[in-house]
Amino acid sequence: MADPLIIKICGIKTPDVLETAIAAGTDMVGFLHFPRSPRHASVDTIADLISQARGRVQTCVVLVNPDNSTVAEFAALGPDWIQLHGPETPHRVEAIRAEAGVEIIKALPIGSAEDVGHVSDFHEVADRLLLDAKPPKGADRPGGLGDTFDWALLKALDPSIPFMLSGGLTPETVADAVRTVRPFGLDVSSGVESAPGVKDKRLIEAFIQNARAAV
Ligand SMILES: O=C(O)c1ccccc1N[C@@H]1O[C@H](COP(=O)(O)O)[C@@H](O)[C@H]1O
Repeated sequence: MADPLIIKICGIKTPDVLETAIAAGTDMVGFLHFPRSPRHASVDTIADLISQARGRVQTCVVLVNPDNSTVAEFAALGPDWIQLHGPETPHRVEAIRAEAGVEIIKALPIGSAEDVGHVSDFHEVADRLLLDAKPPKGADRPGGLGDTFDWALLKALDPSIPFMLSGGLTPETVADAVRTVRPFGLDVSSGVESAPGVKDKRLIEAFIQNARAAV
């Protein structure tokens, strides 16, 4: 039997959307703390959402290049994961992992063969890798833009490196992504929204259903 596909619905900022994602069968939920994002949630909101989800699904706080005090502040909330979605180096990821005492997802931007070549630098220092579309120059945030990348680039990746896939996935494209790329997990944010930052129940349900049916 194939391993179960791990699905993460990211950018949740309200209790009702959290309940929708759990009822729809997600494995993980992500809460984003990055003020420039339409999915930004405050420390207090994230604390409440983690409490609501605890013991039901895995929780992940998404941070961008956090300093030590920010890492400590969010680690103290007791998430299962911290996702680093900025330009953190392998050395910095290793330091944050040691400091936080929380498992780390490192998001890596993919836009070229050179980017694929850097993935192995992070294999040993993070607990999971998330391959995402590289944002265009001048973008105001490093993720959540709904952009996909050329999945064919991943043919050059060392096949012994497991990864989750994100970047512009939608209910329409997710089955193709699962069959073509064969990631062990998926992460989606804007593809299950009706407007930036506004999650849509039917899109969340369709995404999870279509992803699981493709395994
Ligand atoms: O969603 C954002 O605004 C965001 C801001 C800063 C860092 C990461 C962000 N989003 C993450 O990017 C991936 C892919 O998102 P999408 O499905 O292409 O919209 C996902 O992990 C988001 O949580």
